[in-house]
Amino acid sequence: MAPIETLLPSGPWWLYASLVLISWISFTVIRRRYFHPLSHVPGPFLWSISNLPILYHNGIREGQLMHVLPKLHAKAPIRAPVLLTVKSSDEHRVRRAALNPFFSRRSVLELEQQIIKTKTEKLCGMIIQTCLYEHDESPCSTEAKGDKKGKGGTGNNIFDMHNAIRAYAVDIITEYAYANYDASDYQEAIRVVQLLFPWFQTFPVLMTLFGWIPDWFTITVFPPFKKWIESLETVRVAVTKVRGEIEMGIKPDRRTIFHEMIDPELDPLADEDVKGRKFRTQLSDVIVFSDAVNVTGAGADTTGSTIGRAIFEVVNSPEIYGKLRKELRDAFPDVESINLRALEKLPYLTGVVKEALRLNPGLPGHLPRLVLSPGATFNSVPLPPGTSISMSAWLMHHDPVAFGTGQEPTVFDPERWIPHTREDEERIRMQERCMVPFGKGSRNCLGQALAMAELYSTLGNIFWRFDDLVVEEGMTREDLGLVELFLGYHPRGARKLRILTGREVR
Ligand code: HEM
Repeated sequence: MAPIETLLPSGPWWLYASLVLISWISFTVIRRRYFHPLSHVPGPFLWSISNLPILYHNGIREGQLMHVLPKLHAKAPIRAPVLLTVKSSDEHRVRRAALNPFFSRRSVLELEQQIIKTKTEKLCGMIIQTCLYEHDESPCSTEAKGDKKGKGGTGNNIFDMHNAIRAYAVDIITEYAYANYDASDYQEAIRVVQLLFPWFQTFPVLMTLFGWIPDWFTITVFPPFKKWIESLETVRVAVTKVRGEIEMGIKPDRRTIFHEMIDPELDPLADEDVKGRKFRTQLSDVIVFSDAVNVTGAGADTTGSTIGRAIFEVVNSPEIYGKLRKELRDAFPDVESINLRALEKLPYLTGVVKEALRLNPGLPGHLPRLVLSPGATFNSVPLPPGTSISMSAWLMHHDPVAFGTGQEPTVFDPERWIPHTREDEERIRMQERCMVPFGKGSRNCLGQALAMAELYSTLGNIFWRFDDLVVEEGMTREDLGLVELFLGYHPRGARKLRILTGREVR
């Protein structure tokens, strides 16, 4: 038999390697450009052959894709975002079924007093304690004595609203979901992980490789990961503990998401067994662990940044501030009477909440979906079944057709949700159809009811109590702009929302 070397072509190895690489790239470019099922969709050449522009705008320029897309959409027939939902995979259905009841509106309302109200009180208490300048009637006047400053001053008592509302959201989700958990470092840990998202999206193999790196190595090379890894360990311990307790028949004081996912209770969506009983499919520890981590990650910065935007806009507009306070003061004689059901009925507060969600949706980036059989047509462009498309809530919420009547779509205007005439009612119906901060369909936001409760509770309580909050000088709306790192973050280097407060009016 001839030796193997004689079968290989002669010449330097790199020449052949380069030829193979060039052929592979050419083949991929031609296939993607001319033979891909979506090759007929107009768009720039580079974007049609590779994910690199997405990686460039989101990975290297840190989440700028959502600001580039409107320009591209303006040139191509597909200029508005597409919304299609994907049929749930069986696994998603089972996993979602385990959590759905836990995050239902009923469950959230049941824990209103115990968790949401308590945490909102704590947040307001922190604002009071940190208030900057003294008013005689202010509860913080003893601390502030001798430190009298005017509005817009920059003393030591500026309240760090940015971090406080995120800590508030993490506190609620962890207490709600885990019953007991130290959330102090969680949000910093999550932000670090978010930076990796665009890279994982473009090169999924990196995610697998990342999983193989030992924790000690990751922490040594990049210390900020320490907090993230520690937080994962806490969840891992909780899963093992709850599984052990369930096996021993120990009843918890309050059920957590771990109990919901691990305890094989009856599930109306599950398949029947031979005796006609419907038992939930057992979820593995890995699944329980990753869902618990996801829930916490999904519920922190999303709600935090939306609340932040609302506070900024209200405080910066005397008109909005005045109308909101009047509505709240007319509705509730004292702070104890403030409750979620009544807050949700207030039209002006509802306008504020909707505008915050519209201009600051927690997930502003493009969310991928699979086109279902038999396919779809969008703006006369056919989309074959099985192809992947995406939409961005942020883009949709800035659509001038849906949100351009009266005020510009970029303007925070609670009035656009309040009907005065029949035409207003029509317009608001169209706006509602285009509002997708929580997504739509079977994969929409699991925590919608909790997020809404947090929004109403914080804004209702803060603006009922404080009549002269002021944003720290120098902070602008641009600082609250969004970048797309899967979750919506503010740009690197942006000023954080810090508040100066005077007095609490009881
Ligand atoms: C203002 C606050 C929030 C916004 C704007 C928001 C938005 C979203 C969006 C757009 C999705 C994706 C839906 C889709 O793909 O169509 C999502 C998914 C999800 N959200 Fe939220 N969210 C918020 C708060 C929360 C909170 C407080 C939780 C806590 C439980 C949470 C948990 C989740 C989970 C677990 C998913 C994945 C659902 C699934 O795949 O079945 N979110 N959220």
